Amino acid sequence: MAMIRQARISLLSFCAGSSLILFPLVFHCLSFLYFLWRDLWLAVLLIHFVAVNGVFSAVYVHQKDSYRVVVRAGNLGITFGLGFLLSMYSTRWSLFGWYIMSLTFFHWSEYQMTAMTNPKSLTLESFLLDHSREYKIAAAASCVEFFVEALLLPSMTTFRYISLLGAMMAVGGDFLRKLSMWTARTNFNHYIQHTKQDGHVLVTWGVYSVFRHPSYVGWYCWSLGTQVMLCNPICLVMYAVVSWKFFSERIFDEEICLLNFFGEDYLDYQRKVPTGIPFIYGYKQLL
Ligand SMILES: C[S@@+](CC[C@H](N)C(=O)[O-])C[C@H]1O[C@@H](n2cnc3c(N)ncnc32)[C@H](O)[C@@H]1O
Repeated sequence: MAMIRQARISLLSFCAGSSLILFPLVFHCLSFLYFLWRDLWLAVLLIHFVAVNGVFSAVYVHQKDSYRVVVRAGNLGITFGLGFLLSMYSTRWSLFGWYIMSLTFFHWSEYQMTAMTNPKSLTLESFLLDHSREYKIAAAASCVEFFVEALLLPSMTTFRYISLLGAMMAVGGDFLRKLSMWTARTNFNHYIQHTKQDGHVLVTWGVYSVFRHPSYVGWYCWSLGTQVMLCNPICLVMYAVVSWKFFSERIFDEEICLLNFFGEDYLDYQRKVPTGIPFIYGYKQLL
């Protein structure tokens, strides 16, 4: 019950934060207020930031766990909203706006989906914000490459069809990942389980009947999609190689545990269903 509450709090904070996407519309409809947006947009954004953080912090300050969720979800929402405004109002930096939206939505929805499908495993780490040092370096590298190219070779950021393809890959990949979490529910965990929990069953239906590792396929597709979207050739190659290696090792380790848990049933599943990531075959038992 408490965790369903966390799902509600996270949803509410993200929506409150991202509500700034409505500002231009509101100011446009109330045209006598339009000057506020036109001339004072930075002040309006700052007031919104202080209001969202201030109001929620005041309400939840005595509930440490909820407060921490509010701060993360609220600020991910605000950043998502800023990404949206950037994508709408700047021609030069619009792709970066798309990227910010895709990144913030990915992290917030990891928490949200965990809260909805496997609340027992929910912690602040479910936002995956403190993932790994390599993940942060990769994110920073993609920003650096984008800005260097946008400033030195601006024509590189004008391939609209390539960016659209990347956006579709990112949205599709994220959708597949969340669909996998929804399908596997309590059997899905952000960390590889080394001991079998009570009630852990082998999931072979839905997207798991198409790929053995659909959430990794989704994540891989999402991460490459963000680089295609930004028209970042160097990071695209880097992400493709490094993520492939990461998922190859992770799937190998995960399948050793799954074979221990489910034995013959997992062997049978391996025979019928591919991992989903090209040239990754998982753990093969030598008979
Ligand atoms: C981050 S989830 C990833 C699940 C899966 N590899 C995927 O890509 O959708 C990792 C956890 O899911 C569990 N898991 C993976 N495949 C599973 C399956 N087919 N049925 C049940 N649990 C599974 C593993 O035990 C592990 O603890």
